[in-house]
Amino acid sequence: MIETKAVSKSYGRHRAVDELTFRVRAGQVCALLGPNGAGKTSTMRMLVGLTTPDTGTVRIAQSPVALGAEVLRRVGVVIDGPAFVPHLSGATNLRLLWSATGSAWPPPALDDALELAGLGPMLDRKVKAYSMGMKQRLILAAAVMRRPDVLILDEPANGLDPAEVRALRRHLAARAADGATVLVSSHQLAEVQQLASHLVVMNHGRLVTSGRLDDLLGAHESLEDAYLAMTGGTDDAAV
Ligand SMILES: Nc1ncnc2c1ncn2[C@@H]1O[C@H](COP(=O)(O)OP(=O)(O)OP(=O)(O)O)[C@@H](O)[C@H]1O
Repeated sequence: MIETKAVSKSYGRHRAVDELTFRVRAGQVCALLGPNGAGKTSTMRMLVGLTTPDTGTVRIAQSPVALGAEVLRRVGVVIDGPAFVPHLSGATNLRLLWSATGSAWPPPALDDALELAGLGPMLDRKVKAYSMGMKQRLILAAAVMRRPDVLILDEPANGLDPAEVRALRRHLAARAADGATVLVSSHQLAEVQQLASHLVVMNHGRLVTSGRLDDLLGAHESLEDAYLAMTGGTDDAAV
């Protein structure tokens, strides 16, 4: 389970996250939605210990989160993506990242991760030869190869082609069905509508609403309609 309680974070005088409280339970795929600058990435960075909240608490599986916390070994993260070494192959980069865990190669879910990435022979090519989508596939492989039971993914479908978006959706649905807790930020609302069981919607750092996707859709035909109604119809947080 992922849990924030009254979490706030300011950068200078700007309050990026403001008294945010929400929960994602095991078995849920929860989409974190909000306009540009709403505070989604800031929230996710606090969830994985990359940023310390000014006030409030962040817990994963009941354990407080801080950089290096034991509980983070159970978490697969996509935020900004790991810094790959460009002149090494994708496969060698995965080995390097895994070596930082101190565990023996191979990681427990390497086969699943490579299947999800679908890089085939490109895995043995240098990362500097990768397209943006290929790098994103490698980022996903790195996040899931440890078979995490919590996944925190900031815009994981960025740059992916439709086949890979579908593969990612199926992967996340299967992991949630196995009891994983999944939190995904995205602006691709048609995709979110197919992917998510639950939503957390923020704007100006604050919680707008949270709950089951079906309940929040209400009478709206699409998540896009529901979302624009919830957030005031304009993506105005950044202006
Ligand atoms: N390191 C930082 N220093 C100063 N301001 C920051 C920093 N990180 C984020 N902010 C500000 O905090 C606010 C929230 O940013 P954040 O990246 O969390 O939004 P977001 O919802 O992820 O946006 P997007 O959808 O554009 O990715 C923005 O106003 C942003 O400019």
